[in-house]
Amino acid sequence: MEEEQQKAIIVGVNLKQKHQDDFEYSMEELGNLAHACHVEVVGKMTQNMEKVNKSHYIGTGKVEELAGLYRGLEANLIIFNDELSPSQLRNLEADLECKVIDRTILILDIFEKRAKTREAQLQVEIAQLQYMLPRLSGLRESLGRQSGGVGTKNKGAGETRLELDRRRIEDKINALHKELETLVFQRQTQRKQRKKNQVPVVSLVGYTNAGKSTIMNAMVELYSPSGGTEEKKVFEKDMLFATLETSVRNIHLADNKDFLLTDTVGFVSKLPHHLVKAFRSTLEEVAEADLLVHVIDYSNANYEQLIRITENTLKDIGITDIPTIFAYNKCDMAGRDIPEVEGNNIYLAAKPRLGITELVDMIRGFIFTDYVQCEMLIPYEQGQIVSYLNEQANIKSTEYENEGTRLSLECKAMDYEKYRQFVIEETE
Ligand SMILES: Nc1nc2c(ncn2[C@@H]2O[C@H](COP(=O)(O)OP(=O)(O)OP(=O)(O)O)[C@@H](O)[C@H]2O)c(=O)[nH]1
Repeated sequence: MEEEQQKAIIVGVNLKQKHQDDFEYSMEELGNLAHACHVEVVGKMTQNMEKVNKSHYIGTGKVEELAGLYRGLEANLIIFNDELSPSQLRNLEADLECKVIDRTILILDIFEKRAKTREAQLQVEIAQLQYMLPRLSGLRESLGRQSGGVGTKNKGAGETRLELDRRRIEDKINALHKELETLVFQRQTQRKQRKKNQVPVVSLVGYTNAGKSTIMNAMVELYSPSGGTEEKKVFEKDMLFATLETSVRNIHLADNKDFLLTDTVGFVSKLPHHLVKAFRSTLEEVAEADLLVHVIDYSNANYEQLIRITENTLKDIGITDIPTIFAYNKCDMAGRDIPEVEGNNIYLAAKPRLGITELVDMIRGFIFTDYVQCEMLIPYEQGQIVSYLNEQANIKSTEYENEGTRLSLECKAMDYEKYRQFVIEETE
């Protein structure tokens, strides 16, 4: 059966806030989110208010106006820019006699479509069920209309989910949580191992579609031991939330310095609370990073808002004190000289690979601070230490003397302590 084209009116309440542009942008963003769900936006309605209306989110007079607009534009869907309470949703659907959804459901739908790994799928399903739970009783009478968002694929799933009683949904959430915990545990173990090995972790963060995956692929190509074979590449695509999972890659520099680069879910304003909670384990990767590279789409006219959205999201998930490099990407489309470095900011273009080595040099300056330059004299019978240092340290010269191998090198402070007995001179 051919699906009817969804035509939506988007509705937002502009509360007095510090940055007025943020409201306008959040409406534009809502339109983009709808577009990502193949919904055509045919109209928009906004209202300035001190605080939202408890029963209908917008004022009751506006509800009538909206009903007229909806009929006039022949829309079949109304999307609200915030998460609606169960009663607001119920009242609006009853008064407007049409399908009403909110921003949260829209984002959950996109996440559901994009989730590829079991972990991401579990996280999205938990968030969806938690969103449904308090809305269950009220939604019973409007099940046909609600049907779990705008997605066509998950319609059945939405309906059957809603038919389940509260108890069964809670049981399901618990079962999903259990399964997720095992996966999270595996990841935590890997993270602990990395910590033990003292390999620094650099996390790419930023608004969705900023170019994080492209930067990761460019670095892997240039600096990965395998040279960026296809299987090492992460998914880069011009769409919202192309990446929902965390990928980790090893970046190996010529002087035997290594770091781990992680790419994770992109941000958008007003990320649903349940989703943030469900994705906590994914976001933990970011929380434990030694350095963040905040990637910004500099070709987007609203890039300043996008920076704020990412910063607010980081704050919401409790990340406030990790050193950060600001990588202004897509400069090839913004007519700016590249690459250029100004303090903690770099202007680059990852797609045509302009500025990647400069970015890596900046990263270097932040994370490889715990290094020592020295000379070591290692007896010939301890040849395995020389091999180890050849792999792990930056060897500047090697000489063979009567007493053993003399290395002039730069090594991790940890290795310096370990082999202190062989140090004959600290050069810096
Ligand atoms: N012109 C231009 N396009 C770029 C550049 N960097 C990335 N892109 C394009 O921007 C789009 C998004 O890039 P991704 O790397 O997938 O973005 P992301 O930040 O990982 O996106 P999410 O997974 O949604 O968080 C892709 O179509 C890229 O080819 C750039 O420097 N210049």
